[in-house]
Amino acid sequence: FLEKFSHLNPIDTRTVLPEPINTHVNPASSLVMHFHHFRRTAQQNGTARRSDPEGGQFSFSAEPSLEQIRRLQAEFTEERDWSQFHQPRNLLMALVGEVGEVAELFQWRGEVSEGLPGWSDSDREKVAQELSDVCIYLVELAEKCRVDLPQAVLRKMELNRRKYPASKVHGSAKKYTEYTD
Ligand SMILES: Nc1ccn([C@H]2C[C@H](O)[C@@H](COP(=O)(O)OP(=O)(O)OP(=O)(O)O)O2)c(=O)n1
Repeated sequence: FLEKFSHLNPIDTRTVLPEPINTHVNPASSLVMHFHHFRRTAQQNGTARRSDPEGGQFSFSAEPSLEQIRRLQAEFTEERDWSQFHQPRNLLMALVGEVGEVAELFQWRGEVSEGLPGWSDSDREKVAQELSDVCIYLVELAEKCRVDLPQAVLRKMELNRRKYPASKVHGSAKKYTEYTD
């Protein structure tokens, strides 16, 4: 994926896509092109994984990146003149609502193991859809809060590593405030 765009300046995230998606409405939408490209790639990558959904091996597709998701959603909202509704607080409400929808899929099931063994394809697809809604709103909320989410995640993980040194907390789920030394 990176090689494909190696002629572009790797520091400028706006150049990740071959044609930048503009914030204004674009009738011959490059979004559609990228959307189908992403979907195709996801389907190809997904086939191998879906053959054993409960198996141990799993990884995400490399694309779309969070920046690409941000742009796809920006174009989706621009095309519908919905930006007027997508202020930070509204996005937060929408995000929390979608988290609730994920919770609804798990409620009354008792403990669920990794890989969701025994779940139907239709229920698995519902989980994928609701988690996607969460992701879409989270990315847009981060954008509206001017949080560069991928970099913020790296910074936060470094903080987490320092707060919970592996040597100290190995095998324990205690909160950092519970350690006495
Ligand atoms: N004002 C809106 C409405 C929808 N969406 C997008 C982002 C979410 O990915 C998805 C949410 O759509 P719905 O509110 O229809 O919620 P669901 O898809 O979860 O439908 P339902 O609530 O029927 O399960 O659509 C958006 O960006 N802005």
